[in-house]
Amino acid sequence: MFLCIADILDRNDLEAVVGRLNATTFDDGSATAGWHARLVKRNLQARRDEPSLEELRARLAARILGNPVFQLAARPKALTPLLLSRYEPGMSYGTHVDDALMGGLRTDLAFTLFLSDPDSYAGGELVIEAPGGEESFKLAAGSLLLYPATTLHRVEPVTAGHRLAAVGWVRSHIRDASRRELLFDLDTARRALFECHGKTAEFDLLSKCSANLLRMWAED
Ligand SMILES: O=C(O)CCC(=O)C(=O)O
Ligand SMILES: [Fe+2]
Repeated sequence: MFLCIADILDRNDLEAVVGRLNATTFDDGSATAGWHARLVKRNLQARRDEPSLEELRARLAARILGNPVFQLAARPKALTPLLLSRYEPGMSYGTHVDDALMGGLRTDLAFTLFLSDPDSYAGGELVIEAPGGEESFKLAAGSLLLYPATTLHRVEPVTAGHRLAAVGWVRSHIRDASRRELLFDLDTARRALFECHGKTAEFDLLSKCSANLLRMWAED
């Protein structure tokens, strides 16, 4: 399941984040890719050990983890530290699969939080290979794309302007993507039922199913 989640950041957040990143020094991003992804990774990244970016990363992680749709879709146990990336004209990230383990954390899901206005740069689409064909995403600034880390994907060359993004990975309590989707659908339907009819007997039964499936499948 690919999920676009709008408005992870509001205007204030976005201005502060982009302002801070525009004043940041970026290094060659290939150092943080696995050995094969490194061959096709041509972008820039903010230094991971830069103390002045700690607060920014914490703010972004708090906004992502604080989003109720992200919580329901990802069931996050932990996030990797966020990568803050910048693509200038000519930069791209060719087809790759993300490492399965990062710093000891299993990466079940990946996400890109788009930070640049899509009209301010050309190219830079995140393209994901799916059984039905390729899907291409270029979301509004402040919106996030959540997708299975199991996929082959790439970032198309940026041909004008620059593309800023925050990228990260999720270790989920629910390892299996189809189980995560089932729980997401059940919870979404249960909440919609509650909105229309309140806490009915049917709502209670769906809540019981949802809680007990989670008990059956959740990993620590
Ligand atoms: O910038 C993006 O949208 C995705 C980057 C990516 O695939 C990665 O860092 O592994
Ligand atoms: Fe990737």
